[in-house]
Amino acid sequence: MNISLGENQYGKAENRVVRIYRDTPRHEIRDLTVSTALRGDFTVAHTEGDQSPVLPTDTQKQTVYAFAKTHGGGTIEEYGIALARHFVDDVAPVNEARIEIDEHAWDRAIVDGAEHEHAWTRRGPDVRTAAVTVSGSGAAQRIWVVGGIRDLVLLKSTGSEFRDFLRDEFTVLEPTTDRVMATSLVAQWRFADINCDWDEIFASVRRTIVETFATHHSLALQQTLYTIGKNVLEAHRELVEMRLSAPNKHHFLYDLERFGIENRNEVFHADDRPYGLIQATVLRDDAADAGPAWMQQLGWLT
Ligand SMILES: O=c1[nH]c(=O)c2[nH]c(=O)[nH]c2[nH]1
Repeated sequence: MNISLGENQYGKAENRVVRIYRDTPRHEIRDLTVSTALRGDFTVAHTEGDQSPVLPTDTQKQTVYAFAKTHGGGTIEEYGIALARHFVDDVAPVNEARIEIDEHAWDRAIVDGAEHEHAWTRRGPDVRTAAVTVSGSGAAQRIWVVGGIRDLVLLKSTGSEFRDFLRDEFTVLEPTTDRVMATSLVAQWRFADINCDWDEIFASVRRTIVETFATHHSLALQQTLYTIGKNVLEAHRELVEMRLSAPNKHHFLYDLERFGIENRNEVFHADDRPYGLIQATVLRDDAADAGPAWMQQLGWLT
């Protein structure tokens, strides 16, 4: 019987990086969570315990902080590309690098009606994300960028139905033509190339998601996800694929009849679990091969 090493990668997960720009009295802040993963031939490290090809995860962490000073000024997509390229181009055993970045946004504190220069309040809960994969060297080098958003909490109090579904002997769910629909959306979008206005596209995609959720009359969360993906891809030629994951945050009508009180879709019990989990990929027919674009670090084994 022969046993061999399969796919592997290693890196430093969730480096918490806060970069302050303080060259003028009005400071700026970038608050990031950065994860690195390196891929290549690290067989001997696993089979022999030979660490000679292994750039320590501690070094990866130090690089993340060093690059925060030198390359952290732009978008998370640009910072991710710079980091991933560095590992692939400058660290011999590495032939592929994956950088995942979350950006935690801050709003300026308002003091006496004016924006404060060096105090903020955390915006959210939604978080902008980027995942960059750089593979190969020289002219054959390829770069995949996936932008995204997570924890985008959405709720609509009408304009959502769920009826005419398949039934069997275990089905007790009542159909509804008017329900609360709520989710905490994770959406990621794959770029066709790396010459984009990353900030502009992020703002526009986020706006399209929110507007679609609000205005689309939904027959199911599945239909909402597909419509979001379709609208985003139709509006953004730079994008070829969108992946969406949406927990159905159930809002159950609370039984007030027991107290002789009428409940006309007014009082709900917001349940946190279990939740339906609806996931979909929406893509162009002519989308180029995704390569390792979706091969993530975090959650690889979860
Ligand atoms: O939008 C929905 N999709 C489902 O698949 C489903 N299943 C369920 O019980 N409620 C819902 N809602």
